[in-house]
Amino acid sequence: MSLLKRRAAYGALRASLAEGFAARLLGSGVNDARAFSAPAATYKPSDTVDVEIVRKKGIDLIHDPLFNKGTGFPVPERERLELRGLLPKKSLSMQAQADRFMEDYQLGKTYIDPKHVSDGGVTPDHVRRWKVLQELQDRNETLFYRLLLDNFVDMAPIVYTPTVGWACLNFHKLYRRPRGMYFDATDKGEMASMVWNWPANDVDAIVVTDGGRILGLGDLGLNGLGIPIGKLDLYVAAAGFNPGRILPVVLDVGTSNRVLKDDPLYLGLNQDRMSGPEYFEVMDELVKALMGRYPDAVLQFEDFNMEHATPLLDRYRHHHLCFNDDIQGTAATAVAGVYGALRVQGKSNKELAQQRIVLVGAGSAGMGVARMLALGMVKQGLTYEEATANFWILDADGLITVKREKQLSSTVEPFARKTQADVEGETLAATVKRVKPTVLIGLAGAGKLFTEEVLTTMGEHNERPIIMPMSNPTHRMECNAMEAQKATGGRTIFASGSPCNDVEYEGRTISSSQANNLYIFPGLALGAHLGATRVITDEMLMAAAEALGDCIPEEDLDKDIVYPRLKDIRYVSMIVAKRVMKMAYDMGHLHSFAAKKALEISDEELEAYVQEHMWEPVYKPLVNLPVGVQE
Ligand SMILES: NC(=O)C1=CN([C@@H]2O[C@H](COP(=O)(O)OP(=O)(O)OC[C@H]3O[C@@H](n4cnc5c(N)ncnc54)[C@H](O)[C@@H]3O)[C@@H](O)[C@H]2O)C=CC1
Ligand SMILES: CC(=O)C(=O)O
Ligand SMILES: [Mg+2]
Repeated sequence: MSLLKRRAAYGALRASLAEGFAARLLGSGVNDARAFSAPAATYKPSDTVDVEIVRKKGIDLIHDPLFNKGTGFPVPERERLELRGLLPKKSLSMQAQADRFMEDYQLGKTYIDPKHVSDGGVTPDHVRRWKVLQELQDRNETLFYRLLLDNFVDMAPIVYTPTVGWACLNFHKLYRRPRGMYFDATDKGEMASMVWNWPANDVDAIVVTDGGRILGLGDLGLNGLGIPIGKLDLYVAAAGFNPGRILPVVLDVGTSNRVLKDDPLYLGLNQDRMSGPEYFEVMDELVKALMGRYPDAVLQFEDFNMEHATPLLDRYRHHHLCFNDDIQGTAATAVAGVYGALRVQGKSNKELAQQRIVLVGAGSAGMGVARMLALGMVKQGLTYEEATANFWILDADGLITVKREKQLSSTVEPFARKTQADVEGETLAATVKRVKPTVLIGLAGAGKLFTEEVLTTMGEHNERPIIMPMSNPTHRMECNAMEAQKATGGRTIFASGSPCNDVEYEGRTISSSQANNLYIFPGLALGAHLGATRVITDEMLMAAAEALGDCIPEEDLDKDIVYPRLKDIRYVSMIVAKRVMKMAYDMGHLHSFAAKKALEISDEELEAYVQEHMWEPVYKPLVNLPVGVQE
């Protein structure tokens, strides 16, 4: 094929991908018609493409999953990159490779013994799919992300919750190849040099955990690295971060998990989890090392335990481009979901101020959600004190009141109940009976706390109860969709942390939504990165929440769906990123000259700017011939 023909064909390939993208969005019939038709109007696929710089050749190239195309290397690359004889001669198109993979993925040829899937609420088939996908990611990331993006609804529960929970529990047994960076407390004094061992000179996003509280599975120590890996998979698929410019990190500070410590295969430090000033010193050193080498990267803190999550956020958020996903991403997600549920009830955002909210789980996620919902109420006209009076928060010791003997943390304290009627330590069932909440949220990670009694009471006092069991993974959720619908006669507006199927109830199909921070963190990070915002403020988070709420199509609200469809996740991330940048601009935090310029031209220009910066999972030419398609 001639060079010109190749250029045209590559342009056509990109255009058809863009068309597919736009068609999917248009097909979603979102209420904001202008926003949703924008990609078709503004997407400008170029008819040439930059050659990707790759220094490897031959077998080293085949073994590099970032550049490997497997049987997809076209002839000129095989010739110029010393690949001849190392691969079967026939070149397959990416589509043919994808079809072949999907056969394996769907047919299930790999047998998984059910007794190896004993925890985490996942099935043997989830695990099989996880293994097949993992193997693909280890050999060909472009194809992996193409498939993840094109099959997001099916594959997100595999690379993310619930299956990622199982992968973390078993991380030490599954470990085959390194992914991400491993630091531990004994590396003190060395971290700034260690970080230079990472091969990429540019990193746009880092997700770090210390494994302290992995989903609702507790302290998993080094095994927690599975979560930053899963989150960053979504950064790429959902928001178009470049997979060569992301970095998952674990800081191993020991673990309180005896089962892991006693397991000879466990790969982490065999010591108790650190705490106190020593802990913060190690963490400071890691953050300094990471930010020292990658000062422009967005740093996401993930799955820290209650003792450290908020103090770490408070320590860095004013000086670094960082956020805590469990506190802030979850909060923005919950606000969007409640706004969505109000719209399902035919109400406006203003009615947020009238809600009575019972929230179980006074940890990082729960208190982040409570605070942001309260800030939402302030936006609707209440004082912060009036807003906090609309909440009843429970933890493992029951309802939290000012009479609590244990000292309350600064995040919980404003929400402690003050009135005579509120009994310290009251049970959830009793609180729900007495308070008659309109919204019930679960973020305790303790399993079935929304009992039949609790759910039935919600149904008795509300025409359309809003019930959000947001804990993860599946078996740690406070209830499932069927339980909620059965107990309330199919009237619940339902959203859960891990995915739940729609419910068939008395001849009707009742929708279930997923209330998970995956709707926020990719777009939030993308907006912060592209806008070079240097910090992430409450206002930017609120803008993200409102953007997410605005992405729900009217026709989906009619079906009780309170979050956008996951198949539209790239579009949702683009809108969230745009709104985050606009808020950053208003507040003087938008430091990218190019983003500012686009924003000042028009909304459409800003959308196009975001979209053009999203990495696409297509094979880029590796030699100086545009070869996006096969001969
Ligand atoms: N859907 C989503 O997007 C997100 C969900 N989560 C989930 O939220 C859960 C909690 O996460 P964090 O707040 O970070 O944990 P955390 O450890 O900081 O807080 C847990 C809270 O739950 C309370 N709790 C524990 N057992 C309880 C019981 N039996 N009854 C009442 N309260 C109880 C604890 O006292 C504590 O206040 C986890 O399952 C996590 O997977 C977290 C972030 C995002
Ligand atoms: C979703 C999430 O971040 C969590 O469950 O911790
Ligand atoms: Mg988390």
